[in-house]
Amino acid sequence: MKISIIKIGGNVIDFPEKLDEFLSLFAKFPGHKILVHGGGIMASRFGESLGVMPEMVDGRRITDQETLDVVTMVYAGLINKNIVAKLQALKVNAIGMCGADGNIIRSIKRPVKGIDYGFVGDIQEVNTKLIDHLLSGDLLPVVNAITHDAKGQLLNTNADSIASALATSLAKEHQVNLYFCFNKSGVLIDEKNENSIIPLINEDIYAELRRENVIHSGMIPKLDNAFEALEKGVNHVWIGKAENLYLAAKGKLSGTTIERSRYDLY
Ligand SMILES: Nc1ncnc2c1ncn2[C@@H]1O[C@H](COP(=O)(O)OP(=O)(O)O)[C@@H](O)[C@H]1O
Ligand SMILES: CC(=O)N[C@@H](CCC(=O)OP(=O)(O)O)C(=O)O
Repeated sequence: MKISIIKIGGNVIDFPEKLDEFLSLFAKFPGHKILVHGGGIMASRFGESLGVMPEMVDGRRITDQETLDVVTMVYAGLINKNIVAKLQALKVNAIGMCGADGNIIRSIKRPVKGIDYGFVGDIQEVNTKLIDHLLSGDLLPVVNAITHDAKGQLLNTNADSIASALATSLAKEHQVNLYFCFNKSGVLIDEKNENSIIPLINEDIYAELRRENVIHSGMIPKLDNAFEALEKGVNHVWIGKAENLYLAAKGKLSGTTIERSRYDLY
């Protein structure tokens, strides 16, 4: 099968018109597909309103018990169910899932190495059999950032990591493309200049741009996950603006394409 994994960022989800525009594009996107979402901005806002202050380290959330409750309600509840309802209205038979549903993503609580991230899960296993089954039955999984450890504990996992893990697991048997859609035109040299897109990025360029702090915060997990996906057999990885998803799918120039480092070619 040819499968597209499409991840939508919190900055798009947070604006109802932008989300609607994206979902109508997504609904028309050809072939088998999976939608992955987080909603970090909304979780921070809801948390703050409840007195649970957000704390991020390199784009990843420190997740204590109260934070876990908030992110579960926001990602696996509010956002996931709204997206599913909107897709149903577009005649797409979407099914909302967190990692515990159908044991689709099992993770393990991140061990403390310098930083204690709390209830953050590192992905261990993806139930590709169930995903194959759903896709073959024309169901469209909408997967959020909550995973589980199969011992009853929910865990918070970066949504970019979810997208990458789904892509790499499915790439063992299928041809998989991975699209990270967010609110900027791609990886930018100057974050404030939408025209400063870096069209192609490899690990050498990435290392240099991180040293210079051109790439920081949420872009770090996105790129770490993008390189990992390519290394593990994903066909094509793209980062760009949600409304340019179609251009990317048609191979037209837009956004940033992630390239395997030259050493991998030999
Ligand atoms: N070089 C860069 N180009 C574009 N965005 C960058 C760059 N470095 C850091 N960022 C930040 O990364 C953010 C995207 O990460 P994140 O907020 O996790 O994305 P998402 O919208 O997918 O949730 C951007 O909004 C931007 O603030
Ligand atoms: C562990 C961790 O960082 N989890 C993320 C999950 C949500 C997410 O990734 O949302 P975006 O895609 O909107 O950034 C978080 O709670 O922010």
